[in-house]
Amino acid sequence: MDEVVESYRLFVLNPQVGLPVRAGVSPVTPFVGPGMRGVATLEYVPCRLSLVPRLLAGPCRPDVVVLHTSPPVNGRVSLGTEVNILPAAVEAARAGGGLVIAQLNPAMPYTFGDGELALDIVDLAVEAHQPLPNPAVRAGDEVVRAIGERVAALVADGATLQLGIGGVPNATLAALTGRRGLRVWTETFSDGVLALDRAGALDTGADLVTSFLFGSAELYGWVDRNPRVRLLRTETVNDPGVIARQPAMTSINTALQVDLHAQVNASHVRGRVWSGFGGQPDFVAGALHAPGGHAVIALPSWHAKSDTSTVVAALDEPTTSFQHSYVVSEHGTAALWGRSVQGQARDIIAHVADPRARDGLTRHVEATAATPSG
Ligand SMILES: CC(=O)SCCNC(=O)CCNC(=O)[C@H](O)C(C)(C)COP(=O)(O)OP(=O)(O)OC[C@H]1O[C@@H](n2cnc3c(N)ncnc32)[C@H](O)[C@@H]1OP(=O)(O)O
Repeated sequence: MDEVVESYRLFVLNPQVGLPVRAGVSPVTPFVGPGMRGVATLEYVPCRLSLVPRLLAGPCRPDVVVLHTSPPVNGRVSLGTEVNILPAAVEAARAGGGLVIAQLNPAMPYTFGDGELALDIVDLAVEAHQPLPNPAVRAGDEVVRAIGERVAALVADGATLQLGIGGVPNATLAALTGRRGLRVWTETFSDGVLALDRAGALDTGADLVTSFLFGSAELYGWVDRNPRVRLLRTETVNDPGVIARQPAMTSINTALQVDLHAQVNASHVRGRVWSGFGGQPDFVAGALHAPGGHAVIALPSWHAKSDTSTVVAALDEPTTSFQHSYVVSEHGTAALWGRSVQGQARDIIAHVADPRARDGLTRHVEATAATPSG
C-alpha cells in the first residue's frame, strides 16, 4: 500500500460524534448517527444490520479498518463496548490484503465474546488513553413514561427482551423492575439493563447477549470482564432465525410514524434519512417467529414540535418494518395479531391515535372502503 490515496470512502456506522469532513473523504453508512446528520456528501445505503457484514464482504469491502480496543491481555485485545460488524470488517480487510489499525485504550472495558481478537491480527497499534463517550441523559416526559408502562404490561416474567433505541425503550425498562427471570438478547443495551440486574429482574443463569453498548461509566465498569455479558457479532445477534429461537422473544422498538396497515417509519424525517433500518426489521421478524414471541412498536401519538399525528393513514416515508403484534401509544394498545386489515385500522385509530386525529383517520378508512378496487 505505497500509493498515496487522495480520495476515499469512509464506512461508518452510527457515529455519535462529528466526523472529519474533508475534501476527498466521502462518508458511507447504512445507519446515520448524530455525528453525520446534515453532511451533504453522505451516501446512505439502506441495509438491515444483519446484512451489513455482507456489504463489507462485497460492495463496501474495506482496505483499512480502524478498531478501538482494550489493551492486550495474554496476547488478546477486546473490542469492548462495540463488536457489531467489526469482526466482519477485519475479516473482509484481511481477505483483500488490507490493513488493520487499532487504538489500544486503557479506558476500554474487556468484554467477552466475539470481540476478543488475537493481537497479531492488528498491523499497526497506537496506545492512547481516551475517556469513552456517554449518552446524554434525557429525562422521559409523562407521555413516554405512560407508554413505557403500557409496553411493560405486555412483558411476561421469563421473556427475552430486545430494546431498540430512544426514550420509549428506556422508559419500558424502567417499568420492568418488578419482573423476574427476564433474559436479554438485543443488539444494544444501556444503563436500563444494569438497573434491571440490580432490581433482581434478570435470569442470572442466562447470558446477557448484545452486540454493542452505550451508557455511563458505571455500565462500562460493570461489563468489564463480566462473565454474564457476551458481546457477539451482528451476524449472530441479529440473525432472525437465531432471534426466533429465544424463549418468549419480545422486541420493543419505537418509531416516528405508524400507518393504518401497521407499517412503521423509524428512519426518515420529512423525506430525509434520520437513522436507518438498524436492527428493527431483524428483530421484528425474529420475534414474530419465536415461541411465545411478540413484536411491539411503541410511540407517542402526537409529535408536539410539528403539531402532527404520528399515526397516519398511509406512510409517505420509506417503511422500516411491517406487521407487528402490538402497536402502543400513551392512549392504549392495539393488539393486531390475526386481525383483518379493517380491524387493524379500527384498533389503531381507537386505541393508539390521538383523539385529534381520529375523525380524519376514520374518514380515510370509510372513503377507501367505499372505493371499488381494480
Ligand atoms: C441501533 C439499532 O438499530 S437498535 C435496534 C432497533 N433499531 C431501530 O429501531 C432503528 C430505527 N430507530 C431509530 O432510529 C430511533 O428509535 C427513532 C429515530 C425511531 C426514535 O428515536 P428517538 O431518539 O426516540 O427519536 P426522537 O424523538 O428524538 O425523534 C427524532 C427526530 O425526529 C423528529 N420527529 C419525530 N417524530 C416526528 C414526526 N412524526 N414528524 C416529524 N418529525 C418527527 C423529532 O422531533 C426529532 O428531531 P429533533 O431532534 O430535530 O427534534
